[in-house]
Amino acid sequence: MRPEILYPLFAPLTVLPGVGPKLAPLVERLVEGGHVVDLLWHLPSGMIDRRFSPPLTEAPEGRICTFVVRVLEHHTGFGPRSPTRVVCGDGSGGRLNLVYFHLKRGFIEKILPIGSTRVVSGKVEYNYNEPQIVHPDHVGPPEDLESLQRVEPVYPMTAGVQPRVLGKAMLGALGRVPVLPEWMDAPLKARHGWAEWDAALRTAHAPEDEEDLSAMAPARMRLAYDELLANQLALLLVRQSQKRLAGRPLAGDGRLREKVLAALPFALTGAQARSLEEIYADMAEPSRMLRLLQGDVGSGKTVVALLAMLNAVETGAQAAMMAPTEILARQHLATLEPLADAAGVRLGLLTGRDKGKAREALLAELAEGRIDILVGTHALFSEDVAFKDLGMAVIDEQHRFGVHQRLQLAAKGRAPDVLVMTATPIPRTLTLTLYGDMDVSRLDEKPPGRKPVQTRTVSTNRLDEIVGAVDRAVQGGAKVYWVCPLVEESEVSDMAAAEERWAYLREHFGDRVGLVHGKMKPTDKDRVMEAFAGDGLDVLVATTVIEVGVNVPEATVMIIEHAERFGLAQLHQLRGRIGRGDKASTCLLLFAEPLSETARARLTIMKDTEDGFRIAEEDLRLRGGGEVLGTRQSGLPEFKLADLAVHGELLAIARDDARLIVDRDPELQTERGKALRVLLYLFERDEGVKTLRSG
Ligand SMILES: Nc1ncnc2c1ncn2[C@@H]1O[C@H](COP(=O)(O)OP(=O)(O)OP(=O)(O)O)[C@@H](O)[C@H]1O
Repeated sequence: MRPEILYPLFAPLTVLPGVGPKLAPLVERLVEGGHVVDLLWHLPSGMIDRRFSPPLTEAPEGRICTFVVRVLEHHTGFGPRSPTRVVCGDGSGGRLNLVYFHLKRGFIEKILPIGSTRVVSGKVEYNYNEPQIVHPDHVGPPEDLESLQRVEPVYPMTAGVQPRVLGKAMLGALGRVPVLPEWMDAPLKARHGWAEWDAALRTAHAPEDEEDLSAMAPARMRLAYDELLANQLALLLVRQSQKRLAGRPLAGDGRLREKVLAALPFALTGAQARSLEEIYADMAEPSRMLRLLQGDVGSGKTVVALLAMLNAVETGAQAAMMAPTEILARQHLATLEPLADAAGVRLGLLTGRDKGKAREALLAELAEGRIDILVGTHALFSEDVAFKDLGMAVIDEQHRFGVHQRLQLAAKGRAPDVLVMTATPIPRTLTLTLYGDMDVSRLDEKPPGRKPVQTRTVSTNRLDEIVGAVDRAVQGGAKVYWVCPLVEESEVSDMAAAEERWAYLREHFGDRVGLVHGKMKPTDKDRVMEAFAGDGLDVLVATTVIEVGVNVPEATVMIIEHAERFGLAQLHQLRGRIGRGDKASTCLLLFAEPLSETARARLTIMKDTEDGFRIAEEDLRLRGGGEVLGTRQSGLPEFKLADLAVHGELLAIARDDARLIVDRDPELQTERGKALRVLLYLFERDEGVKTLRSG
């Protein structure tokens, strides 16, 4: 249970001044969470500094300044559209024009009477060599000077929320910040000169100069460290609890594997063979396997997973394979079926769609041990799914599942061995944040005979030419993916864009073009995917639902619209859908003009390399951790405070720190241990606490 001391932070946003039931959902969207604490994690991205008060003769262009001036003249415009100009002066002999559009009659006379002294503040511009401020942010009596000369934090905003309202709510939230017990290692804190958590949070919300806004500012570093420590500690605690569940040695006699190897139309690559050795050795150990199989797109993870599962099946145990989407679960099943047939292994499929009698029958077979390998989606986690003897589980792209599910899974068998497959090219630092201390096998070699994908960037303005080129490719027998732009924060508009493009392409390709998007019924999706994999379709218009794992080796052309809007990791995943056979493939990255420098640099990386790890590292360098993780769709955890592009070193320290903690105080019983429990709850890593005996 969440400690009482945190209650004020986990109250709903509506407890804050000015946040009513109407505004709350908007703020919730902005800060990605509905609790006071989520608002507190929303740190300023800028500041307004009104402390600068130069003489008018030295007012710099483009800077916010505050002046004390005397009002000299009013010039009312003639037409309804011409501005009103108020001329002011100060002791330096300089002049300043205050410019207003669309004023109500009498307004100027009221707030800026001629002869009065006024404090004005706003951004200085120059017009005909004279400084001016258009619609000053502030005009008031000289007494205002003192209160004005503070620095105001500026927060990233969203439509519908006024900065002033957010500022007030933030003050309310800061007023609720409790003093928490210190969880940080004292020497570390001293070494960096970090403040207490609450003081750091306050400082982070009250920048005094630009440096305070940097991710390297001490207050922000401390907060980032706290977040990373919570992440690392939770992962280690989960691992500890999983390792505690005694595993069992699984070592098959190889009879099924031999049959499958004989049925494969290819020989294993060196990397596949090596990874399998590692996996078999790990499974043979009495402790549980918790291993990550990391392999770039198209590196052949599926076969490795199958052979690993067969190792368990040979001992009489069952295996499960979990995919993040239904499309993928079905595809895995289709891939495994002929091979399983060759070995006489019985497969089953369970997705959310299976209901009623058929589902009951399947579950009965599973419980009786008449299914050797169950493939499915997260439906496999349902409570009523019981295996006779689950020995091994493969989780494909498990970051789409949470750590919670890993725990649930452990409850399903006698502590089954776990192999997590991921194609996401995650740099080492990120692997740590996702998987903590898992053992890793890497498929760092692609199957032979693959031709590099030719990648080109083309302006969207040349759509007609592109359609022409696609037409020629289709005439030549190619299959084409046409990926539609990602529209921020809205699956509905993704869909609209895809539907529009589909309608457009139908004019050229008739019913040889299909459409697949996330909002379609699973059965319809399957139908379209099958048609594309078979003979039914030449062109497949798709949203990013095809991003992960889809395997149609005959597809050799991919068009990606608005490529500049995608994360590089995501582009890499998408492009990984082609170049999977022995034919040459082409990828066209369409971009809308004008293209920013960074966007151009990013697309250039895509042209230059197909190495997922290099792409990820470059992306991290160019854009920061959040971007490598891609958009929200990627499902990877995004840190609220830590930015891995700059806090990578902190992550390593946090990992070591977490290790020491778990070694010395595995149940978090000491004073510091208790404080660390609070930390875990603060960052909602409750799963870490739940693994403790007194959690
Ligand atoms: N050793 C090999 N030699 C030749 N082809 C192989 C080999 N291993 C796998 N393949 C083929 O390569 C293709 C990609 O394999 P697979 O679908 O397992 O990739 P993956 O690693 O899961 O990639 P992704 O993450 O992109 O889905 C498949 O068509 C598979 O049959």
